[in-house]
Amino acid sequence: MDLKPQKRQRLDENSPPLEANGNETDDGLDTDTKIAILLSLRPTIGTEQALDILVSNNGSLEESMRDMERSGSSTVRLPKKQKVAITQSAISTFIPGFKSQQVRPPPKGKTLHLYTADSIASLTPATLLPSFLPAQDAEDLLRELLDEAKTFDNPGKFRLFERTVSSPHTFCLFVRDAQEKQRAESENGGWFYRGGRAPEVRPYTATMNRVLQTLEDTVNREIHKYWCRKENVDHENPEECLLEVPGVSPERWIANAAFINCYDGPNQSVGYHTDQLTYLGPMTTIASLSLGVTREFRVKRLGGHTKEEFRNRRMDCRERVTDEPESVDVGESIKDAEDNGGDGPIGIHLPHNSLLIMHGGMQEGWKHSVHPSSSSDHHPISENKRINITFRHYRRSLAPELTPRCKCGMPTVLRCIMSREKANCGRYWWSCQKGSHAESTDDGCGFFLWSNFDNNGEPIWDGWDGLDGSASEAGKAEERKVTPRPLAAEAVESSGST
Ligand SMILES: O=C(O)CCC(=O)C(=O)O
Ligand SMILES: [Fe+2]
Repeated sequence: MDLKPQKRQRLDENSPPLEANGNETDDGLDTDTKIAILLSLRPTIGTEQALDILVSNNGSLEESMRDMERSGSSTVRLPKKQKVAITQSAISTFIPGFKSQQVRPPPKGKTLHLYTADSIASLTPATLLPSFLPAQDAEDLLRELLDEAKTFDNPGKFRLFERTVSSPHTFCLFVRDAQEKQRAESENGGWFYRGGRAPEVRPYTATMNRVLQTLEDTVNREIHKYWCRKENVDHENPEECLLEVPGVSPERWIANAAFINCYDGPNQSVGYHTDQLTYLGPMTTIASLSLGVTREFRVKRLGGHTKEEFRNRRMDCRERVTDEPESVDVGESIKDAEDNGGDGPIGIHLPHNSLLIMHGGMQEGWKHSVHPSSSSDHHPISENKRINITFRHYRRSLAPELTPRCKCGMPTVLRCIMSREKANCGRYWWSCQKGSHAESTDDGCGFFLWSNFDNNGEPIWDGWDGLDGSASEAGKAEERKVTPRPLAAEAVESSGST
């Protein structure tokens, strides 16, 4: 049966709320929430149609769900008189045309499910571009990568500093050119990721190379749009347009490395984590292309700071302070920040051929995961598999042979202090990576070195004479005793525009 609208009603400030029909399962739910629930059952119906269904059922959510089930618009079976589980809130608040309520973050503990580019842009530092590639390119890429994925590795879990993150899916690192591949395989230069040397590095496939130009052009344009919007600048207007957004590299973003993930079935997943910044530097952009079945990507804001605070504070990292390292409480940074009142999670539903651009600050201020599920859609090519490519810009200035080594002789990891309570929130530092290896039994040598960056996100090494990468030099730096210095209010104020 086709779902034909029977009665139309728009929501705006003046609309009375739709009346529930006295059914007790709908108690206390506003119209936005009901629409969000209907959309979660069948995202393809769209907001307007969800509203029509609700209106034609006198506002009853339960009747609307039954209606959808009868008409085949929902794959969800609703047992008689079952209480409706509410895991969402007001999605339509964030959809253009529904301006009845303010944009508000999800309540703590409840997941807010987002399906539209506008709602994602309102609530997260990410941009979603649906139907990104020409359909044939997306299909070729999916087929090619499903083939590659047959021989991917499965580490099962990795350590994110003090925590073990469960990662039941397979993945592999790909790089754009032969020089990068050679570097990755060289004894001195191998890339470390998630606590270990990347076991295998493969070159980009033919279709990856074919779509690269489009990808890079789009991502650079979207980076510019995103930061212009944040700075209240009209990005279309060349007079007003910022040539350089403070704190964000004006250099072109290039996709010279990519992790490709394969999720074989709906219960494969990756736990909450932030992506390691070691080769990317601060405020990096990561572009994530999804192929195959739709999966839910969950993000959660850490409680530590606003994005502006991050951007401002990192500018102060240029000056490395040299006193007591013991007083820098960085060990629990992510955990503290989480416990310190981050908002509830946001579920972003990523269909085939959608590009999610995670903008600068997201890796510092938000965690992300791919949520396990008991079922998924069926994709005509990949069946129940999902392929994901996270394209990254590896900075040449942060190549493994250029960054500090710790006393263990290992390349160090770039970390960011995320704890709200800490005076140094938003500052970066180099750390021994032993503690971030899933199998490691010791916490490493405790290496600590503030990391300083210029406006373009390029490292400033002055004052540190260990660029030869020797353990002793790094050790010397550590012995100099580093103390956090509370940031002066003026420094924070002025640092954003230098
Ligand atoms: O599969 C995804 O969408 C995300 C993968 C991811 O988080 C990663 O590669 O770091
Ligand atoms: Fe990630």
